[in-house]
Amino acid sequence: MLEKTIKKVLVTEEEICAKSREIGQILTQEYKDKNPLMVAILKGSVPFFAELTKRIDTHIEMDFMVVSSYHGGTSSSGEVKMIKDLDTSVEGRDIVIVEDIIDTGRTLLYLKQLLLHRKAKSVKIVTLVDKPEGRVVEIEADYVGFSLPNEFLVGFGLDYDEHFRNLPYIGILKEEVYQTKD
Ligand SMILES: O=P(O)(O)OC[C@H]1O[C@H](OP(=O)(O)OP(=O)(O)O)[C@H](O)[C@@H]1O
Ligand SMILES: Nc1nc2[nH]cnc2c(=O)[nH]1
Repeated sequence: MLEKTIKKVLVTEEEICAKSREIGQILTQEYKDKNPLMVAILKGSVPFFAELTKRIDTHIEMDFMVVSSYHGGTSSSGEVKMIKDLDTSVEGRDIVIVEDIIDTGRTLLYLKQLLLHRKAKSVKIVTLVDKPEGRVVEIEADYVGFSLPNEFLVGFGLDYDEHFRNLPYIGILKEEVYQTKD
């Protein structure tokens, strides 16, 4: 079972659900009558996007983008690549980007600049996890679920080599998992 591979749970399922409800209520007030476009950045944001959007009690639309800056393992290539673009025009729209994590900040800086360049009316960022110690560019999220230390995290969308996204909590893997997979 997957639980045997986890050294430590940092954020429980209950904490994630409660936080999603809290941020959902704030977004409900902030975006009432604005019909924002909620943009999930695949694949990592899928569980949080599902949890958060059902807590927003006003009209929203949804779209999806795939960008990638990590190519396996635990290290970053530093380069952000667009793999799948939005289907929807963002011109004149209020946009809410939903992410699982901000680390170096490169992905979100790229995305925010791209959407503003396309004349979005506003671009706000919601992230489940922030790792502020990892930042190499200047960007902050407008809403942060949990600010966590600079360790490699898995679960609730966060993967190690595409595995562990389906864990219902956020944790750290035991060392032996890296030894067997590398
Ligand atoms: O702040 P940064 O250092 O740019 O890192 C954050 C990005 O890295 C992860 O995506 P990844 O490219 O691993 O794709 P995934 O969502 O499919 O796991 C995560 O989902 C963020 O998009
Ligand atoms: N899975 C995972 N992806 C990341 N991308 C940036 N930081 C992390 C992390 O801690 N875990």
